[in-house]
Amino acid sequence: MELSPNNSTDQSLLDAQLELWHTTFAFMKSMALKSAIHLRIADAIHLHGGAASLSQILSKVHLHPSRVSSLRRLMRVLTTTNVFGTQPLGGGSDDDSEPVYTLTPVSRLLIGSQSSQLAQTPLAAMVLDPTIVSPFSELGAWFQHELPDPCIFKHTHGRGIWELTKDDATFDALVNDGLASDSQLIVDVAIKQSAEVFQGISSLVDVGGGIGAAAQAISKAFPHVKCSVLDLAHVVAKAPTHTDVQFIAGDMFESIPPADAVLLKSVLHDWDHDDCVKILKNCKKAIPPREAGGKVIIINMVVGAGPSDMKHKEMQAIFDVYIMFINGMERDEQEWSKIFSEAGYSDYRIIPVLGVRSIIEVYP
Ligand SMILES: C[S@@+](CC[C@H](N)C(=O)[O-])C[C@H]1O[C@@H](n2cnc3c(N)ncnc32)[C@H](O)[C@@H]1O
Repeated sequence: MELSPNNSTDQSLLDAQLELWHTTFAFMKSMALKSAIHLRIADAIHLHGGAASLSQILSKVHLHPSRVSSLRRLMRVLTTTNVFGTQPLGGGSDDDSEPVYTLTPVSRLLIGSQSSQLAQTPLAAMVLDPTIVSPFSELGAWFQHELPDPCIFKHTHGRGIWELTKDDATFDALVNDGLASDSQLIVDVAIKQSAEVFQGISSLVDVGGGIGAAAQAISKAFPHVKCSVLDLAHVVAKAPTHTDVQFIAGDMFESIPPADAVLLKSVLHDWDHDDCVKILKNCKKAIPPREAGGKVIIINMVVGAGPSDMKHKEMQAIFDVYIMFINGMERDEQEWSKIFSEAGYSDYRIIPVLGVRSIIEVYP
């Protein structure tokens, strides 16, 4: 016999607690994902043709013998969060039937690593690294107090993020690879969804372009476009050498090499209003007038643009608070528009074809 609370106040209390628990324990979803990446469970299932029982997964992942029985519990979280699926087993009682785990569109993004065009494991590994996660414990205090440094990341680690990437090679690789994996996926979609953005230009400089994943994708799709990357010297030092893309060490706050178009992907949301204006003023000096094809191509969120379902809205809101850790922000159209006009641009066009993100073409 099923017992349930017999008064609606009790039921509402339980519902409220459940809702609260969902948010309180949401970090366990992230930690389960982090474990799955660490154990390379997606690869193990992939090696079994996309569907594998627990014992087949166990034959491919390295587990301490005492932890074997816990893997099923981890898989239960990963299936309820849609990272993996399960195949119903025909016959046998529930107790003795072994579930078969399958890849979902989500876990297909976890197969392989840098070698795979779509692999998103490096970005997840970056976001879930303690260096990035730990500053958020200070978020409440940051709202209340004048901290010695207004940047939560700097407050926690004693250095800004780009100073830390300079000093810590492991963290630098984590950031470079993480962002490169995102660039590979999103720039590929941008090229397919909005090829006209890259047509009609003969040169492009990717400012803050990291190790060049976006520039390489553009150069491959549009071989007539001469692509270069401007980034800090310690990042450029790690860039690939056998590529058509030219890497230039420099500081975007000082000067930007000339090109028909400047790409800024996941860069401006790292900076406050005034810094964005400074960067865009330098971009304007680097490009020809609008009539000659000059433009800045931004890939970032435009809060409120794109699909308006709850998942997209929630992700934009979460990302805006996430990027607070380095004093960055996600912006709505009005906020972007103010930056563009202060930096001396005449017009812009938002192309909301990248899910939670958009392409913005900005014209001098
Ligand atoms: C969030 S990452 C984006 C990387 C790349 N655009 C992507 O999305 O894959 C920001 C990049 O800006 C670079 N950066 C930071 N300060 C810079 C500066 N003053 N001049 C040039 N690049 C800078 C960082 O080294 C880093 O590669």
